Amino acid sequence: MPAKAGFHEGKGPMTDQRTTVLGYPRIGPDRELKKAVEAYWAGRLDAAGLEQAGRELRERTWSELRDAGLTDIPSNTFSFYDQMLDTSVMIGAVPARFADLDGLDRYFAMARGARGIAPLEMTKWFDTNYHYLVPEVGPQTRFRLTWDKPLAEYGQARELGIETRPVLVGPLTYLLLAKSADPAFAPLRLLDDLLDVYAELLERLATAGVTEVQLDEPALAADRSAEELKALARAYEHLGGLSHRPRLLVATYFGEIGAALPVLAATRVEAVGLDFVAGPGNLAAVASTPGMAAKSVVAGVVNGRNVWRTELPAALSTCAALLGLAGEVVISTSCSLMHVPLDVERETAVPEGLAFARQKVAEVVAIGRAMREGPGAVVPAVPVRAPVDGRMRARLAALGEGTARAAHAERAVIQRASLGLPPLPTTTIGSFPQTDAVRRARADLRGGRIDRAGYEAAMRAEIDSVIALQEDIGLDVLVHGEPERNDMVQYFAEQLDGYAATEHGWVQSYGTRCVRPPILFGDVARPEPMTVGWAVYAQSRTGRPVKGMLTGPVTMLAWSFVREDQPLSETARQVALALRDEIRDLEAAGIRIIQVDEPALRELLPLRAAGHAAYLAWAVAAFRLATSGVSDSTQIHTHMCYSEFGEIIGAIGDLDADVTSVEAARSGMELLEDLRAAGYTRGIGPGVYDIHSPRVPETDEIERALRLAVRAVEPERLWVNPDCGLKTRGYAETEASLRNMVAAARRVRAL
Ligand SMILES: Nc1nc2c(c(=O)[nH]1)N[C@@H](CNc1ccc(C(=O)N[C@@H](CCC(=O)N[C@@H](CCC(=O)N[C@@H](CCC(=O)O)C(=O)O)C(=O)O)C(=O)O)cc1)CN2
Ligand code: MET
Ligand SMILES: [Zn+2]
Repeated sequence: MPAKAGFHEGKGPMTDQRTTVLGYPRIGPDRELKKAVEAYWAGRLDAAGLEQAGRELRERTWSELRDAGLTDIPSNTFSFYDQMLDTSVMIGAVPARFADLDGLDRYFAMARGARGIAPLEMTKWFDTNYHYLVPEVGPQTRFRLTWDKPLAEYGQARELGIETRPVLVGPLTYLLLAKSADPAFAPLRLLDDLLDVYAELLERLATAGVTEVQLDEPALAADRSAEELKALARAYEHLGGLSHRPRLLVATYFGEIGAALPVLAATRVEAVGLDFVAGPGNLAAVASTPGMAAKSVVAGVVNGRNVWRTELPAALSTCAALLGLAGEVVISTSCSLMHVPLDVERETAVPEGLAFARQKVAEVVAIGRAMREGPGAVVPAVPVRAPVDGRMRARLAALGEGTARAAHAERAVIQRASLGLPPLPTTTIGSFPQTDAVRRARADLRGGRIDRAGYEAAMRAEIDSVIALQEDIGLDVLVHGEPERNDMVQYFAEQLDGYAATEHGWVQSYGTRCVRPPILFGDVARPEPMTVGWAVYAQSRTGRPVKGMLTGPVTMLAWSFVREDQPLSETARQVALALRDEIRDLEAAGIRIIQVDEPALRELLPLRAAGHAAYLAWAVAAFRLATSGVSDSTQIHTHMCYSEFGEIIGAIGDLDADVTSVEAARSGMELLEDLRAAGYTRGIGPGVYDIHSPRVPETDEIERALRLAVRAVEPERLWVNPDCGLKTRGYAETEASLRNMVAAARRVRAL
């Protein structure tokens, strides 16, 4: 039997109340991880230096969590790039094309590609703005334990005198997120092989002294088929039945566990992690599931996804209710804290009532204390009321759903005549490379080394060169390049009422890329135009149409921390009204094409199908409210990326945009057939090359993609563009790629 050290078995007063978190930010207070990894890539730091930076970041995290008073501290939550990638490398799931590489070279090649070798695909981690690298498996895959990372991290902590609980991606979630090149081969068929590797790892961890391991199974918060639940049972019966192993905590998060709870309860796993924030129904599930009285429940009562302070008395009463239902209650966060910034104390311009990761750990500890000492040990938070904008609310009420534009077919005729574009018009998605000089200018403005006028002059110079470059390349619809934007969400948030920006609130989005999600705390309103000056300036530099560029209401919410005192649908309408005003101002200033990006439309789709229709209804309504205030001759574009579009394919048409650009290069234009089947008849710009790697696509290759596309779409509806914006790319590859893209479009037009 596994060790039961520290496990509270009785039902009497708690003396040893356990407290933990499911994970912690790994990037460091000042993005030390980003800086170290990028320095390594640039050859400015060697492998030993990079390893040392990793060790220091881990040590800092463990000591901080210990000093804060947590009884149980996670390890193996660190990664140089991504925890799914770490898992793939650890179990030897390395595609054959990386066979000639090893060590860190191979690791980073899988993440970013290398000369001539495509990286693993990247996609959204459930409904978050974190992106993971998708495991590639197939009939040839042979799992083998080839990396001792969890053991090494456990060992490092132990040397520092800190006992930890290694965190692993659970085997079921790993395989459910994996993809196989052969559609006939379901990755789940590899379960037994994978379990052998996990068994070996668990045995080695037990031998090293590990008493408990956390297996993350967020896939259980989504709908699971009977077959998948059977696989779940098999997995944990197998691992639970090992004779020499640590205690097993199966952690679920991002929603309700549903039908998976009775399955887990019937296995020998000791503990189940449940999210009581995103899954309020989990309490009733524990109450009604036989066997839970013998399990430990790791109670996620502190929200790991948002930044508001926890209502401690409410969290405490959830935990108290669980005490009567479960064998033990461990106080915890709803999910890893990697989705929130580190420390609100460093911020000088944010509203009251916030808790970032550090503050959330203190909340967990406080709830733990109250479990021992009684509810008097926590005080209810002083309620913070959101600022109200009565004028905006009255306008929204009067507007209802917005206004009707003519049917899109009619609009298309009007727009074709007024814009005079060739068939297969070429364009880009908005951003051009964010050069060091552009970022430095912004840092200089913040630091007071240049003034506003100097900054604007630098941005105008950048726009001049981006416009000249596009004309020279021969693109048909131009963009201003977005140099003035630090981020496509933060830039707007900084100009809207009701939103606050952070100075240090970085959150990892993927690899070394981070964002500072703004905080939407009150009623949203637009005090003045946000983009009109830049768009008008860009349009003044060219005779070709310049697209105005905005971020849509759903994405403005998805990539922010949003107030929880009213439904998201209502907040979305407020953002939509601000955008509607901006769009009308752009139109009035002579901008004839306006793109409203919604890359996060798919991201906010509820994990369970039962919530899909209601979500899509308000998301589509918000987009239409934002975009329906213009005349029929103004062409509305939208853009989406980073998603599997299958489940929202119908909604894409419902948005009623005139043209939609979508990421498509890596999925080989399959999407066009799906769109046709869904009855989509508007303009479509399937991305013709992947912008995630510096590789320059050949003209022939783009031409082939376009020939495929014209089989599914009439040339007058087909647009030619890259997969997404170019801000993470360099100028050399951007210019070469766009020249090839324009050349390919011209060849296909000439047919
Ligand atoms: N919010 C959001 N989510 C998104 C995306 C997105 O664009 N935005 N795209 C998708 C993929 N995710 C991405 C997320 C981030 C980045 C990205 O490029 N981030 C930049 C930071 C962008 C930023 O905020 N830049 C600021 C601050 C830049 C900075 O680091 N400044 C230095 C100093 C500047 C200098 O001297 O060079 C500092 O503050 O220390 C600016 O330009 O002003 C990075 O990590 O490097 C790209 C894609 C999905 N989710
Ligand atoms: C993540 S979607 C990005 C859209 C934005 N207009 C850009 O080009 O960067
Ligand atoms: Zn995009």
